[in-house]
Amino acid sequence: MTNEVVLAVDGLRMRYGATDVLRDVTFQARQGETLVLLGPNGAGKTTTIEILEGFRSRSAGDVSVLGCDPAAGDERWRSRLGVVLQSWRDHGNWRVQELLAHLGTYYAPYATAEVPRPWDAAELIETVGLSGQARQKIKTLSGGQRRRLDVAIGIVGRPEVLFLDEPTVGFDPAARYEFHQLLQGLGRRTTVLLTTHDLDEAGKLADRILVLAGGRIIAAGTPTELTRQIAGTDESHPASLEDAYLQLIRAAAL
Ligand SMILES: Nc1ncnc2c1ncn2[C@@H]1O[C@H](COP(=O)(O)OP(=O)(O)OP(=O)(O)O)[C@@H](O)[C@H]1O
Repeated sequence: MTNEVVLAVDGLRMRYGATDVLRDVTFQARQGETLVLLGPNGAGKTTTIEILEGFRSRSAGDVSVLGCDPAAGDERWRSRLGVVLQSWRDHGNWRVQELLAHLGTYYAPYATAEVPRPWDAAELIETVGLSGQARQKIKTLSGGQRRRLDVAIGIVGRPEVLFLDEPTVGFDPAARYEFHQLLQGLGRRTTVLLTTHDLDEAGKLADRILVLAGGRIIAAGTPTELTRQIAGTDESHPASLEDAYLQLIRAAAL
């Protein structure tokens, strides 16, 4: 991790009609940091990610991603981001390797001396554990295999910022483990913003966790810091991240 701030969000607000789904959301991430967004269904996690990706216009507040306002991001800026959405459903008749090689061509003009773009399709397929499916049509992949492909699509351009919205839904335990290894191997150059409902995953991956509830950040800190907030309630049962999370969410709902 370096000290360079690559994500800066200040007073972000999102309003649909008369309802604020994000209110005064403020946080930063430094280069190489993995930030995990936790929160109940409807808390505003996907909305936050989509605003940072430039897919959704915000109602108010300042947002900067790699020094640029996502609302004004150009192709060069976009080429430095990786996005894993809740699911990739198109291109069912394409074969896995064919699609990744095709999407990779988009990033080639943005290769630099430090960042060779795109990631070689065959090597990437091996990395995400789809070697056996490289020539298979996408519509024939299982749910977990399709999710692995989603991850490959997200990283084919060797992104500097990677957004992952519930990336491991449908993964078997081995796939989940390999995915965690993959993320940890992306190194100090890649900043990651990830949503999950899996607290175990959050504890493993997060440098810092942001807990979002009712459109506000109600807690932020390392997994240990969050857990320590409620440690000591019962000596014989040390608090877990799950205990801390549930306590925070319940308190926020009062
Ligand atoms: N286009 C829209 N119009 C109106 N309301 C919306 C729209 N998109 C999202 N919302 C509302 O915004 C709130 C936040 O939704 P969001 O998808 O960001 O939550 P989330 O934290 O990602 O939830 P989940 O864990 O279920 O994926 C929800 O109450 C949702 O109904």
